[in-house]
Amino acid sequence: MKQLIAPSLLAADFMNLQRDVEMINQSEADWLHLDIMDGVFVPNISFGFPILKGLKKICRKPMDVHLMIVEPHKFIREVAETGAYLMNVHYEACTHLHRTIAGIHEAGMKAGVTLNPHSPVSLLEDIVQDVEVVMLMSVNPGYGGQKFIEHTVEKTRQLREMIDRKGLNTLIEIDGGVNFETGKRLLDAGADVLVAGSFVFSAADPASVIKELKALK
Ligand SMILES: O=C(CO)[C@@H](O)[C@H](O)COP(=O)(O)O
Repeated sequence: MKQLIAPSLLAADFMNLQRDVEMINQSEADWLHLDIMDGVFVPNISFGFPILKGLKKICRKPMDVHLMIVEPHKFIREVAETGAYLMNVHYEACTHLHRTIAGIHEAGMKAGVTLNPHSPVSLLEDIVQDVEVVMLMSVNPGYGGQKFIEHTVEKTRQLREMIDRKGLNTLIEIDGGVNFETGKRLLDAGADVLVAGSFVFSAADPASVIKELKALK
């Protein structure tokens, strides 16, 4: 399968959101990645559901919503109402992860489970079969523009082995510090979806960076 590219809106120009979303619409991007933060699960606050509802009107790519919040199960309905394609929740934020995933599916969305850098892939043994996507954080969540955590390449290999061993189609998504160099190594290790924020939006020609990420493998 050709890799999917999901630019992260966190690195866009918030004073020119419509322009940047239009650039994504016209580009070869597969998904639009949207980071919701609550200042509790992560030490930062980004944007919330009113912004997502506005984006729904102009965004023509499937919306990949990454909830960096405590108790994400309380917001399944709100996320579904934004028209999101995928709702990603953190393993570390869910006491009853299996129930939360069932709720996401009942609301009509694909479900993703995300692991922080310190959480081992082995935690997923009894849940990987229930989600469409596993996302590995390759930076500590909360901020864009951070340095890629090298161990993520090994974790990607471990997760690929687990998914293949179980005969699943679960997608492996990687988020943080993605550029041409880290992206290539992640794809070689078995990643399917690359999230890229600052690398895309700080470029003079973001659409051509997306095109090159799409051509990495
Ligand atoms: O979830 C997050 C940050 O918490 C990411 O989605 C970032 O937005 C990725 O940014 P870059 O590392 O690509 O700048």
